[in-house]
Amino acid sequence: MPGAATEDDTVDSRRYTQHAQGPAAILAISTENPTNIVPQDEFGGFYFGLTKCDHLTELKEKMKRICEKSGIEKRYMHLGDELIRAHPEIIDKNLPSLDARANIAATEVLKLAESAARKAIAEWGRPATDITHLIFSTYSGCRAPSYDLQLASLLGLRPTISRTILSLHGCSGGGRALQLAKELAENNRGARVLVVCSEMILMCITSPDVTNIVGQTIFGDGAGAVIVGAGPFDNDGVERPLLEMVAASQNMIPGTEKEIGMQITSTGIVFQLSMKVPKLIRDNIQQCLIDAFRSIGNSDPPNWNDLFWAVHPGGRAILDSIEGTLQLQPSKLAASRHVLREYGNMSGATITFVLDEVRRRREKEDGQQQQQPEWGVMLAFGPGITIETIVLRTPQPRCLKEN
Ligand SMILES: CC(C)(COP(=O)(O)OP(=O)(O)OC[C@H]1O[C@@H](n2cnc3c(N)ncnc32)[C@H](O)[C@@H]1OP(=O)(O)O)[C@@H](O)C(=O)NCCC(=O)NCCSC(=O)CC(=O)O
Repeated sequence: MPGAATEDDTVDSRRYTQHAQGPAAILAISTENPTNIVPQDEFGGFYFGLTKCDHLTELKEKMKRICEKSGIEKRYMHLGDELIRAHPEIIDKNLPSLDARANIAATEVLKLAESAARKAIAEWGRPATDITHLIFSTYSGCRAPSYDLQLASLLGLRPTISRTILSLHGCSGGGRALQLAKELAENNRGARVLVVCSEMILMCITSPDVTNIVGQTIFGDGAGAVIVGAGPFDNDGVERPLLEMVAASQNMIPGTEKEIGMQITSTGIVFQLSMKVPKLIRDNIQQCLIDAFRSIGNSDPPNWNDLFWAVHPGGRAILDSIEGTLQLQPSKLAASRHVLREYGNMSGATITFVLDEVRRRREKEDGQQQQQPEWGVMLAFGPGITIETIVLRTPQPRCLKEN
């Protein structure tokens, strides 16, 4: 019938109105750690004592050298003497220990996640039942149903919550989860996505050898939660966009599959960190950034020092590599170095700590009437080697809906 809406028209117009109007934005960020703190200058003694390897004096000296160069002052760890007394198999490479690790992680990883998520929801200011999507990223899970379902129940999220679990994305897990959250928020009007990353080195801790010593020296426990939604936001002060997520991309560095890796074995997760990682990231980062800015119409890349930076502090040498190759002023990676110093590398959760620190610093500088860069970049790295990039921006007034 001429003039009458067809079924296809209805479907098409529904699809059109399904999209959000504004770009996705971060609406709240929270973090959590276990209570137990291990100072980095005491870690060698603690770890070689815990693993009963004090006789490996050369390796212990090597760890001391790595600790001194790590840029880390302390890490948070659930791990301790009591746990190893109850589960001595964890530090014995000849005994299966995956069950014990997975059982403890099932409770402890969830606890950290729940606490971070509750804080993020409180900061966001809306009821937990308004969350429409949940993305949970971890390398510390071995079960289904997994942490996503348990967390949804603990938080009282709606039964129709759309859940996704990301597993073994390593240190890029937080970046990947945030990119997915952006896609979900922008493609589903009114969606509010809770991103949670929770990591525990209990899954990987083992007796020392030359291949695992760097990982044992830099990784720590932590969880982060971020709420993402796309505008326009009600301008009644309840929802406050902190950072706009303008563009997101994922790059892999070809031929580097073996340089960062993780594998679940009967004796826990074994990771691979090659000495080439800082150089590989240094050689590839500039092009990723140029491509990211081209994707939003900048044919010439911006001056890197005109941006604010939220970079995953995979290791001190990685931050040095990025700072060196992009010729960044030292203040640009200050938030990343702060997180590395205070917490170590908490794998996928780390980027949420960095974003929180960037936000805190920007708010402080705002209060002191200092001019803020409008544009910024989030970078996270993981197995692949994968680089996750998000172009960030100070929230623009068009994000806010006038009441
Ligand atoms: C480990 C460092 C702090 C060491 O500092 P420097 O490089 O300045 O010091 P250095 O060269 O004297 O190295 C100190 C000692 O560590 C050893 N060493 C360095 N890198 C090593 C590696 N990958 N594996 C084994 N040993 C290593 C050196 O041989 C040296 O031993 P000796 O003293 O005997 O000569 C740094 O290299 C660093 O930050 N590296 C990056 C770590 C990394 O790959 N992080 C990514 C994590 S993965 C991630 O974030 C993503 C994910 O997990 O998914």
